[in-house]
Amino acid sequence: MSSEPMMIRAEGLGKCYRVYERPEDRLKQSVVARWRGLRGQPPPQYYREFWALREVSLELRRGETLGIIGRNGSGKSTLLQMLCGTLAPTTGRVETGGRIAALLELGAGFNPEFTGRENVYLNGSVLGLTQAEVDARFERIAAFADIGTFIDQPVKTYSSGMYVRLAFAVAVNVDADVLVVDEALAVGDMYFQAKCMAHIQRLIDDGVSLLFVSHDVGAVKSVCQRALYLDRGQPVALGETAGVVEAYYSARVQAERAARPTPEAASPELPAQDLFDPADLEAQAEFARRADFQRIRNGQAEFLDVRLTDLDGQPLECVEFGQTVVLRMLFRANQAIALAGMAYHVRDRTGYDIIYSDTEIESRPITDLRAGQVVQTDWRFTVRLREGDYSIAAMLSIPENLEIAQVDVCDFVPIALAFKVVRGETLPLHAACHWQNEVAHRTLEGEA
Ligand SMILES: Nc1ncnc2c1ncn2[C@@H]1O[C@H](COP(=O)(O)OP(=O)(O)OP(=O)(O)O)[C@@H](O)[C@H]1O
Repeated sequence: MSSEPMMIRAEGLGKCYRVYERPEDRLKQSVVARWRGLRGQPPPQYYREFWALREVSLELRRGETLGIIGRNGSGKSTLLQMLCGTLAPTTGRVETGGRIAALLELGAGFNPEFTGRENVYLNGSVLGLTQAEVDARFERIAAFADIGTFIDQPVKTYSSGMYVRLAFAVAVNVDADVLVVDEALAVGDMYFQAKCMAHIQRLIDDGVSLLFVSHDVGAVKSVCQRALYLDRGQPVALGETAGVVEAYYSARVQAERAARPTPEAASPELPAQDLFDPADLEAQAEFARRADFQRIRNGQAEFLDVRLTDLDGQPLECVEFGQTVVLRMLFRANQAIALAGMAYHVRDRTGYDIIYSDTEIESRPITDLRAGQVVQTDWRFTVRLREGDYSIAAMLSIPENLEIAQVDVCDFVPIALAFKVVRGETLPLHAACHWQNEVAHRTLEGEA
C-alpha cells in the first residue's frame, strides 16, 4: 500500500435519479406528496428510480493515475462529478485532500456571459487562488490557450475548440493536486490534444494525480497506471490498467457476439491436416495454456500456436533491436470460411498498442478455407522497438462489414506470447519505436 497522501477516497458511491415518464408527473409528485404529507399519509410515487451508479469505492493517492472506462451511459461522468463535488451522491461518501482542478464536459465551469479573462479569474478563485496568484499565472494561461483577442470576448461566442483550450489552460496552470479530465480533450484539434497529453504527462511526472475519462482506451492505457471499468453503473474491474482494459475488450467482443445469431457449433473432432506437424503437439498444448488468459473463441476458427522465431525458425524470447524476425501463426478453420482476417497487436508492458497490422492492411486475405483446414501464416518484420518487455495479442476474425471495421471475432488471444527487446549494437532509442530514415543535409548559406 502506497504511503503517499490520500487525494480522493470514495466509499460505496451511488447515484439514483428519479425518472418521470411525463412532465406533469414531476409536478404531481411535489404537490401531492406535500399534500399527503400534511395529512400524515404515505407519499405517492409518480416516478421510477434509475441507478446511474452503484457501490463504487476507490482511492487515489498523490501521483497516482486512474482511468475510468466503460460504454456510453455506464456512469463515468456521474462518478467524476461526484468525486469533484459538483453532484451530490445518493449513497456513500467522498473525502478529498488537496486542490482538484476539473475539466468536465463542455459548458461546465465557465459563465457564458463573462469574458475568457473574467472566467479565468472566476475559476481561479473557485479553486482557492487569490487575485495576485491568478495575476501571476494569467499570461501563462492565455499563452497556453492561444485564442488571441477572444480572451476578452464573452465565452458564449467561443467555438467548442476555443472553449476547451481555455478550460484546459486554466486547469493545468492552477497548481492542482488532482487533475480531473472528462473526455473534454476529444473536442480540440489533434495538435492541441497532443500538447495537452504531453502537458498532462509532465504534471504526472511532477506528482499530480489524475482521474481520466476517455473513450480512447489507448489514451487511458498510455497515461493511467490503474483503471476502473464501469458497466451500467456497476464497477466491473478495478486494478492495473492492462488487465482492466482486456476485461473491457473481452466483454465488448462477447456483447457484440451475443447480439448476433449464434454460429454453428464447431466439431471438436476435426482432424488436423497434413500441414500440421504432430511433433508440435506439445508446443500447441503449451500455447493453449499460455493463451488462456481472457481468450475469447466462438469455435469457427482457432489459433493452434503463435510463436516468434528467428529467420532459421528457432523460437525467440529475446529480440535484438534491429533484428528481423518471423511471427508464425498456426490456425485451424473449424468450418468452411470464405474470407478470414488475421491481426496482431504488439503491446508494451502497460498494454499500450505500439504496432498493429492485419491481413486486410497488408492486402493478404485468407480465402476459401475448408472445414478442418490448418493454415500457417508468417509475418516477417524488423523489430525497432525500445528495449523492454512486450506482448503480442492475436485475433482471427470473419469480416462482416469492412467499411465500418465490423468483424465476427473467431479467436482473440490477448496475450499470445511475450518477448523482450534488448539493445543491439545500435544507438539507444529515446522513443517507443524507430523507423528507418533517409537523412539529407544541405547548406543554404555560408557555403565554402
Ligand atoms: N439527470 C439525470 N436524470 C436521469 N438520468 C440521468 C441523469 N444524468 C445522467 N443520467 C443517466 O445516468 C447514466 C449514466 O450517465 P453518465 O453521463 O454518467 O454516463 P457516461 O458513462 O459518462 O456516458 P458517456 O460516455 O456517454 O458520456 C445514463 O444512463 C444517463 O442517461
